[in-house]
Amino acid sequence: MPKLTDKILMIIKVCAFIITLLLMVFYDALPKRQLLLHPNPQNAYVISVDTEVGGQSKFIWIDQEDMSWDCEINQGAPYPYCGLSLLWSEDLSKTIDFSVYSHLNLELDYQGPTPYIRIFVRDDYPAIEFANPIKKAKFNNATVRAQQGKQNISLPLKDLTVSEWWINDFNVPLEDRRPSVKNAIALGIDIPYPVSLGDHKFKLAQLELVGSYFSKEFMYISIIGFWGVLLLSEMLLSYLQMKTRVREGSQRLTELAATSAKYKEQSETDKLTGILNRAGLAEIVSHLGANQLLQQYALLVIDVDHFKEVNDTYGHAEGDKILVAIASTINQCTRSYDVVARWGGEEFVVLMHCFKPNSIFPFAEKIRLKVANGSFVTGITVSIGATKLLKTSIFEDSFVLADQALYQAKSSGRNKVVVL
Ligand SMILES: Nc1nc2c(ncn2[C@@H]2O[C@H](COP(=O)(O)OP(=O)(O)OP(=O)(O)O)[C@@H](O)[C@H]2O)c(=O)[nH]1
Repeated sequence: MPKLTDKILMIIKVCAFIITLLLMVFYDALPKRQLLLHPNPQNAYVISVDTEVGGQSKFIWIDQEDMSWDCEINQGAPYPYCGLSLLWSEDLSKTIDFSVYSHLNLELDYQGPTPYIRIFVRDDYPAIEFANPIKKAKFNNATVRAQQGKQNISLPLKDLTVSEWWINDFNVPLEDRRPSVKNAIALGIDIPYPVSLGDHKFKLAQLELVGSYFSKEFMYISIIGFWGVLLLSEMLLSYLQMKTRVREGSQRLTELAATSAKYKEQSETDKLTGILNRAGLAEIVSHLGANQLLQQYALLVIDVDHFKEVNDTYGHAEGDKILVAIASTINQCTRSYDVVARWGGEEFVVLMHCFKPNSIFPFAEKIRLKVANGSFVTGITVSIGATKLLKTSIFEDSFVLADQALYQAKSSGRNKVVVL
């Protein structure tokens, strides 16, 4: 069952994939940024004609309301010129940032001899000291092919270049010679060099700036960036999830191992006395047998004498306490490498670590005496049957032998040790 975070991530990925696909396929159909420059009643105009420099050309309004004019270019000035510029405000206080647009679209009606028309954008250039702010503004220009009659012109703004004459006239430093249209104060239309003499009739129906809200490059970089971040987050998330799972898993394993060790210990421990029970002893015997170590031990079977009478006299609960005390007494007599277990009822077993058979009797006697002289209720004694475990003998056979020794100890008066 997927987690909530995985589901959310999957939904985000599907949505992001659909948006990516739609953006890439329908980028051109996205709404465009548009600015209508003409018609606009707030616009002002500046006429430039070569009579300023002694030429013979003429600018005639055909219909100013309708934005139609006639440039009659005549021989006279060394470089005859005639053109019209649109300003967004009379005092040039208003500038327009053309750089956020990609194209300049014109609806133009032209009649005349020139094959090309020049379009220029004057960008405010405060660095130059010059009285006329339009004349000193940076001259970004491009020529477009002119047809006779009505035409729609779409000029990519990246095609604009800065005129040589402007650079030379104002001695513009190298770093300022690149086109810039961030603070456009005017847009003009005239005839490029070499000028065709004669009548040039213009009618400007519409002029607008268009562009996308964001460029294709920006879109691709954003998409790549977004997917990069998304995939990295996903990797980070799965790494963290994996880490949590591994931590939970190892925690669970530790718990299971602790529980299992606890159950194993419980299953091998005698509840009453806290020493090994028969299963615990069997485990150790099997381990020692598997490692050929049993022959390093002697087997002692210890049985409490007349324990039935003890129970009958003092009660079962008191009998229990005595069994616990006897187990503790046996433990005190043994060393760390001996094994003490309760075989069942009032019977105990000791695996005594010994190499010399003649050390068995004194060890068993020590236990017998300690019980007999112990601070129990008077008269508690034990009988002990013992035998040395041999390389050739199996444990069960040795147990039978030790049991026979115990029987002899009991039948010869109890509170005795017999080693066979
Ligand atoms: N209190 C108590 N008594 C137990 C426990 N296990 C066994 N017994 C008693 O130990 C007694 C053993 O009695 P018997 O087998 O007749 O042996 P005995 O009376 O010790 O006599 P001998 O072994 O012949 O000396 C029985 O009365 C059992 O009920 C125990 O866990 N607690």
